[in-house]
Amino acid sequence: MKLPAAQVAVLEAASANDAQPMDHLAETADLEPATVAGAAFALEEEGLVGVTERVETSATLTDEGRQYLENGLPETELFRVVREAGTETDLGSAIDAADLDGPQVDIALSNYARKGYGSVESGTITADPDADPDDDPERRVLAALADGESIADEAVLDRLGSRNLINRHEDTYREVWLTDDGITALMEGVETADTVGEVTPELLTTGEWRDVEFAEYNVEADAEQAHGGRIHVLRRTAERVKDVLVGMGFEEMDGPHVDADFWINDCLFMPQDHPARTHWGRFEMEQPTEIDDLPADLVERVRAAHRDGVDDGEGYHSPWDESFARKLALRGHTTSLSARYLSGLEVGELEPPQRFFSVEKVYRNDTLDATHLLEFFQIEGLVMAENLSVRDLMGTFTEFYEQFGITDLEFKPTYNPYTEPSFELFGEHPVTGEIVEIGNSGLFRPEMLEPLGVDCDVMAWGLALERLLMLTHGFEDIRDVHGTLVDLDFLRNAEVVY
Ligand SMILES: N[C@@H](Cc1ccccc1)C(=O)O
Repeated sequence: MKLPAAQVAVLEAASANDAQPMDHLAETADLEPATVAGAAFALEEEGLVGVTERVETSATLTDEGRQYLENGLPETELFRVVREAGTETDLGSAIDAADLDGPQVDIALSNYARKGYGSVESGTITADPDADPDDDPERRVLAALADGESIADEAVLDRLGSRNLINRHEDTYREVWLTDDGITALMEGVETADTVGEVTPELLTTGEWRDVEFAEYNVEADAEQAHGGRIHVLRRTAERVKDVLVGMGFEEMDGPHVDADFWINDCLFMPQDHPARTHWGRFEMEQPTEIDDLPADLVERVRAAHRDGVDDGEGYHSPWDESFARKLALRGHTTSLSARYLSGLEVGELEPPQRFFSVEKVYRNDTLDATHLLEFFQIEGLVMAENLSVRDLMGTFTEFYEQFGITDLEFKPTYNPYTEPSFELFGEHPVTGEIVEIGNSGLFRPEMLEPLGVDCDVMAWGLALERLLMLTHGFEDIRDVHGTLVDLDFLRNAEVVY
């Protein structure tokens, strides 16, 4: 019988009486583990060897687990203190005496009751005289694991895992042994076939490839996983959003991340004393501090709108300071781009109908939490046409979100200084069922449009890309999508949903 070299080596190294681990065979045969795996599976297919798979779970202590093993679990330490004091004592002094602080207090109390060490009621903690902290199953398992013993008690292992006191791993071991057919083949004699595993330039140029025998590939053989680079799912979703909007007839806007307050706020009829314009809401530039050029005639019309209003509007009558309008800051929304485009300064005077969008970063001085980041992607859009209504706005959103499988939009009237009417958009979170805000929209007010020289209707919106991703993927914490805590496996495997 003729077999490829690696298979011959594995066959000769395998034994009929002893199943041997693959890595052991790799050592004996002096081959790469992946080569041995490929050869063993090929031999298995020929019936010459058998391959068995064994999955072994093991567990290692986390830093916290190790610390508790040394110093005692918070709940057992609490129990010892209460026992020393008798059968009951004041909770506060027990916590002090057990030297518990911060999150350890909660950890101690919840496990104390769960394990039947005693109970806590109105500031008094009792200890069950029959409980024995030396016999604590979690403590015993931690100690056994630290000694390298293997543990069969799944319930305790699960509990320790959920307390983050151990990390659990799964390892797959494969063992190979000779079958009767394998023994017969070896006895009859096995020769190495001159098979070629790889096409080389020489084989091609000499034409030798025509005569050689190629080794078969086993595409099912186990191999080490290789991870290539990949575009972040958020970026890919942004690209998908752009495709959808282009498909709906929109053109992309482009503009500066750092911009003058004039474009970010003043053109939007945002009063200069609006809370979002203070340093709490914005990231101001230290260097440079001011924009060089602003169109003087537009500045004048914007000032007049703020001071005295337009049409029947009253304006704010409050002071309007051009030096504030010139201040540079990271944009808090991309509506600055809409203002720039509507002003006619970006791509010339716009004649209706027009549709524009951007999917770009915005920056806000918010407090980080499950639904807020300091920077996020905004899906900005505007439609400029005669006689637009709220129905056009709702219809556009319905059509847009349908492309991502979101069909249960809700609308709520809201207030923006630059739109009237204004609507917030909500969608249902697929996991929690909660109604999540996903965007803000409205029809731009005359106080914004007149100074910009626009005399038809403009409807516009800002939607959060990260929130869209929360709805399509079911994330509950936006920090699961980007930031330092994101799971690498998630990034490797996440797909855009639409
Ligand atoms: N600028 C608003 C979104 C918006 C844009 C255009 C019109 C209405 C609302 C925001 O950031 O929330």
